[in-house]
Amino acid sequence: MSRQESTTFKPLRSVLYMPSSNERALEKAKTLPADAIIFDLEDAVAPDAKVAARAAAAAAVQSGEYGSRHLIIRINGIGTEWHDDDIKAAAAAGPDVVLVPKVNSADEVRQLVDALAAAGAPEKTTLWAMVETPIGMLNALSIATASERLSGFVMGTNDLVKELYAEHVPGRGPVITGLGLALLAARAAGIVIIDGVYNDVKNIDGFLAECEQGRQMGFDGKTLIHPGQVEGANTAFAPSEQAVADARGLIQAWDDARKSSGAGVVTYNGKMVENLHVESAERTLAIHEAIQALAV
Ligand SMILES: CC(C)(COP(=O)(O)OP(=O)(O)OC[C@H]1O[C@@H](n2cnc3c(N)ncnc32)[C@H](O)[C@@H]1OP(=O)(O)O)[C@@H](O)C(=O)NCCC(=O)NCCSC(=O)C[C@H](O)C(=O)O
Ligand SMILES: [Mg+2]
Repeated sequence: MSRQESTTFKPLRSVLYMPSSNERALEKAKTLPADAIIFDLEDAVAPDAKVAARAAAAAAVQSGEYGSRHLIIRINGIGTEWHDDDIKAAAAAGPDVVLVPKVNSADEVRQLVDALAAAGAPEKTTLWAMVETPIGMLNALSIATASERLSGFVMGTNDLVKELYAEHVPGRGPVITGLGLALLAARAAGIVIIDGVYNDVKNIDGFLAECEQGRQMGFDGKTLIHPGQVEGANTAFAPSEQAVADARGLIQAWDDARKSSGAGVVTYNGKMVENLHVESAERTLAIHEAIQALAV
């Protein structure tokens, strides 16, 4: 059983970044149906606002005002002047996750895990790594398996595009190899993996197409930068009504066939069904049920 499956399944369809220096955004996030919130201390925060943003993120996490949303603090990267104080403040605040940008190696993961422990982070606080550099992509498997405390990857497609001298284009051809490497590593390690952001906040069609692509590739959800992207991601990364009906039908057809003939392969709606398809259908239903449980 993977690390992801061994814990209670938690929907992470919509993972909204906000600059921790932006008071209105901090307030607004309490009202948004995002599954998770990233209180950002890195790229969205200007250097002269970093210290105040750090305190605001810690206070927000400790406020208890964000309901059941998964709370994540993105600290500044290893080697920056803010990193050490960020990790201490984040550990003391005790969010669900401390997210670290530009993680490049397994050694860095171990260094981060040691720093979290030394700073007294509660056990529930896990580490997520942003994979967003060419070397990070190439080391993705060793990063993903470096520590039990590392429980997720977040794609940084802006940094990756920059590092590759590539361009943002519909379909994301230039970064597909990187996305694929990170996905393979995350699934091999049994950790969560969240897709990168879509920058053009007014282009809803482009955003929805990228959500669809991300779900088809296997991402658990998408990182977002604007409230207007939350509902689209929630819909795109939830099983559709049709998918839920198909999953139930497939499992029923399998059970019926097993009882009547003991067959190891059947058809449902004209398509071959084996045990592995039943497992996928059960996963679909587990995701659906976890999302339904959020609504009560
Ligand atoms: C992109 C924005 C700068 C746009 O801001 P703005 O023009 O102010 O948006 P609106 O006027 O449409 O906002 C409407 C209301 O919504 C609130 N708001 C806006 N954004 C957020 C947010 N992210 N979370 C919560 N609330 C938000 C506004 O305050 C307005 O509220 P109200 O007035 O009360 O109605 C802005 O959206 C923004 O700053 N987004 C986040 C940017 C960010 O965090 N960037 C860093 C992460 S992306 C990254 O680094 C990825 C990775 O590392 C990579 O390499 O790819
Ligand atoms: Mg980045």
